[in-house]
Order: sequence, then structure tokens, then C-alpha cells
Amino acid sequence: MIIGLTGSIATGKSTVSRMLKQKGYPIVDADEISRLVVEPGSPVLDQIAQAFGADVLLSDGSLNREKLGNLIFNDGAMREKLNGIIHPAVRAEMIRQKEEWLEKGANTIIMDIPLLFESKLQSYVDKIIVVSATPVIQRERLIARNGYAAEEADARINSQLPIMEKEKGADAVINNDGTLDETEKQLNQILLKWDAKL
Ligand SMILES: CC(C)(COP(=O)(O)OP(=O)(O)OC[C@H]1O[C@@H](n2cnc3c(N)ncnc32)[C@H](O)[C@@H]1O)[C@@H](O)C(=O)NCCC(=O)NCCS
Ligand SMILES: Nc1ncnc2c1ncn2[C@@H]1O[C@H](COP(=O)(O)OP(=O)(O)OP(=O)(O)O)[C@@H](O)[C@H]1O
Repeated sequence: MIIGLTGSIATGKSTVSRMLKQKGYPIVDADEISRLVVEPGSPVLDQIAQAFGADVLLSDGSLNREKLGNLIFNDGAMREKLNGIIHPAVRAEMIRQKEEWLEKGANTIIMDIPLLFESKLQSYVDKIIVVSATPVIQRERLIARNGYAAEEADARINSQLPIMEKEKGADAVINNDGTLDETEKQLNQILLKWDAKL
């Protein structure tokens, strides 16, 4: 079974993904892959520099994530442009890693895909878990984790579908407003229902 793990920015996907990794599940992580495909020397990074200017590179040739983030989270057209360059490479690598796990005999694979709904990737997975938090808590955690100003946090939150829309498309929702223990209990219940592994 391929389980898609999604949510919105800072609602707790990585936190739940870590719990799943600890339980031994193989994880395909789209955020991690989106860093891999823009390593210095990669064709994707070249295309980004051509499209956005050499300003989005640091002096060592790596991607200036802060600069590119400020551009794309404040401008929908820029975001579309970046997505068009980076997402095909991310999708290809996600599929490659999934196939690799299947060849190794994995039964259940977790695909952690932040933009699963925005990019309409529902067909990549058999079941979808949405990790949710109420908007006030989401915003507080995002500001605390990244040290963003309120406007920077809001720009990032508003660049994604509202979490309530994502909940409607979920097979299971984990409410991550409470303690990590409470979150893990909800996760265990879902796994018990879907997977005989636990
Ligand atoms: C713009 C970039 C360089 C900013 O880097 P930064 O280190 O500040 O953020 P990071 O990559 O850790 O992303 C944090 C979160 O932002 C959200 N996010 C990232 N990109 C996007 C996007 N294009 N649209 C909406 N939300 C996004 C996701 O929830 C993600 O988990 C980076 O986010 C990026 O390369 N984005 C494009 C690739 C992408 O879509 N990644 C997300 C899923 S594959
Ligand atoms: N139940 C919780 N209680 C307190 N803090 C939490 C809880 N869950 C997550 N956090 C914290 O909230 C922040 C966001 O969580 P996390 O990084 O898991 O979100 P994410 O959905 O993976 O975010 P992104 O989309 O940016 O990758 C982190 O600093 C994390 O430590």
C-alpha cells in the first residue's frame, strides 16, 4: 500500500513522518527530493538561475533559498514558473525511489508530499493521511520554527490550499493541535486499521 502523507505548511507532516520512520516504514520525502534536485551543477538549478537571474544563487553556486522563497511566496506567477521547472524532476525522483522500495520488497511505503492536493497527485497513492492543525496554531508554529515576520508566514500559508479543503480529500485526518503523544496515538489507530504490521 502506498500511503500519501500531506497537510499544509507547519501542520506537522515531518513530525508524523519521523514517527513513521521510527516504526520502520520506508519514506519517500518530496521536500528532501526538492533539495536534492537543485544541488550545484544540476540542470534544474541552471534552469532556475536562467529563469530568475543569477541573484538567486549564493557565492558558492548553491541556491539562495531565502531569496527564492521571498520571490515565489509573494507572487503566484513566479511560483507557477518555479513549480514548472522543479516539479517534473521531483516527481520523477519520487517515482524512482518508490519503485526502488518496491523492488526491495516493501509492502507499505509512505510518500510525504506537501503539495499532494495542489499538484493533484492523488493517483500516486492508495490512501491519504492529512496532518492538520488549526490555522492559529499552524501560524504560531511556523513563526516559531522559521523566525518569519507575520507577513512572511501568511504569504506561505496563503500559497497553499486551505487545510479544511485538504481534510475533505483525506482517508484519515490526524489533528496535531495537541501533544506529540496524542498525535502518535491517532497515527497508531490509522495504521492498525490499514496495515497489519503494527
Ligand atoms: C522556494 C524554496 C527554495 C524555499 O525554500 P525553504 O527552505 O524556505 O522552504 P522549504 O523547501 O523547506 O519548504 C517549506 C514548505 O514550504 C511549502 N512550499 C514549498 N514550495 C512550495 C510551493 N511551490 N508552493 C506552495 N508551498 C510550497 C511546503 O509546505 C514546504 O514543506 C523551496 O520551498 C522550493 O524549492 N520550492 C519549490 C519546490 C516545492 O514545491 N517544494 C514543496 C513540495 S515538493
Ligand atoms: N504536536 C506538536 N506540539 C508542539 N509542536 C509541534 C507539534 N507538532 C509539530 N510541532 C512543531 O511545529 C513545527 C512544524 O512542524 P513540522 O516541521 O513537522 O511541520 P511540516 O508540516 O513538516 O512543515 P513544512 O511544510 O514546512 O515542511 C516544528 O517546529 C515542530 O517541531
